[in-house]
Amino acid sequence: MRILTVAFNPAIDQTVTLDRLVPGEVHRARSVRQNAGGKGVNVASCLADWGEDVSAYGLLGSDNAASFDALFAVKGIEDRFIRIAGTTRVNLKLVDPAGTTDINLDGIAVDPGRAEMVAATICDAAREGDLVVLAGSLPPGCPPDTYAALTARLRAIGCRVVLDTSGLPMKCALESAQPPHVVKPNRDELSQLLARPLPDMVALLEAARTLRDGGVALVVVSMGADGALFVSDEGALTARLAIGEVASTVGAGDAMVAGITAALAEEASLERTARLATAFAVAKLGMAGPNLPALASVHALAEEVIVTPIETAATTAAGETR
Ligand SMILES: Nc1ncnc2c1ncn2[C@@H]1O[C@H](COP(=O)(O)OP(=O)(O)OP(=O)(O)O)[C@@H](O)[C@H]1O
Ligand SMILES: O=P(O)(O)OC[C@@]1(O)O[C@H](CO)[C@@H](O)[C@@H]1O
Repeated sequence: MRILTVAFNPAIDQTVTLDRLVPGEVHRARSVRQNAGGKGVNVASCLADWGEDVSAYGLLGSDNAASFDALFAVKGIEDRFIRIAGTTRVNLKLVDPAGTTDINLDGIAVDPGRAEMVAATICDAAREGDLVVLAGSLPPGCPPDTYAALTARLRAIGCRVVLDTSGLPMKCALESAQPPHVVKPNRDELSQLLARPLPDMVALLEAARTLRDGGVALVVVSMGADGALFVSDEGALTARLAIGEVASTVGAGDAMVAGITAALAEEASLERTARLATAFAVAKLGMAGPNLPALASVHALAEEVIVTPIETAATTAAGETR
């Protein structure tokens, strides 16, 4: 089984650490770092750390591709990106003790023909049984049904598709007759998608089941420090793990998507999927950039994850399994 990742709109993440972010004030940065990123690239990077064979597809600006070239070389990721004229966006991540403020740019404008070139390259390479991760926003000019159309083509080939995006591109994919196998919205994205507030676990579960009724096999709703909700035909459960020191929250969701994909690759149960996904996410929180620590510590974290069947979670914490 092979894993293909797709990033139509990658980014270089510039992380600036401040003593305290105050709007309208002049700040002196405490530190600054840059890394190749964007959701699809982050997922590829974590999966490569886990030891998977990964081929990464998408569009890259040819003016500043060096950090991507270096990442792919170091991690042994097959580079199938199409280089286009221009500069890949630089997204700003402002970190202070209160959290991370993201300033994400639009990305290089492309015409639909470019998006189709990427889709054709992927569909040409994809084989029955492959796992394909589509992640991140679409750049300006890319039609909003790009993921929906690509998912339908990949499903026709016999691939399972994991989709992590938001807004209209996610809506199109979910409304399609051929929806993705897995989606991982975070709580806010799911609420926006369904245009209703999701104040508690009952509402979240109902929302996740709505997506399942539309044909998605596994719905994962990530909830930051509160963990994540996993819903499939095996049932529903929550998974969480407390973390001591957070190095960077950027890409925790992407590491979770990588963990879900690693679990799909081993045909894991819902509980094992929740353990791996949460372990990947929490392991990444301890690292700067889209990286996993030594695999032994990810395995150890997976054992530590607190998994709670949802019937129990909705009423009492007494049924926690460990
Ligand atoms: N502070 C935290 N403590 C423990 N676990 C966390 C924390 N923050 C994130 N996680 C883990 O990471 C997972 C993904 O985080 P989150 O819900 O913030 O994803 P996201 O919004 O998609 O993030 P991003 O867009 O930055 O990748 C959570 O479901 C949880 O398992
Ligand atoms: O603008 P998008 O594509 O929605 O998100 C882009 C982004 O915030 O996602 C990753 C974290 O998940 C970062 O590497 C990157 O900057």
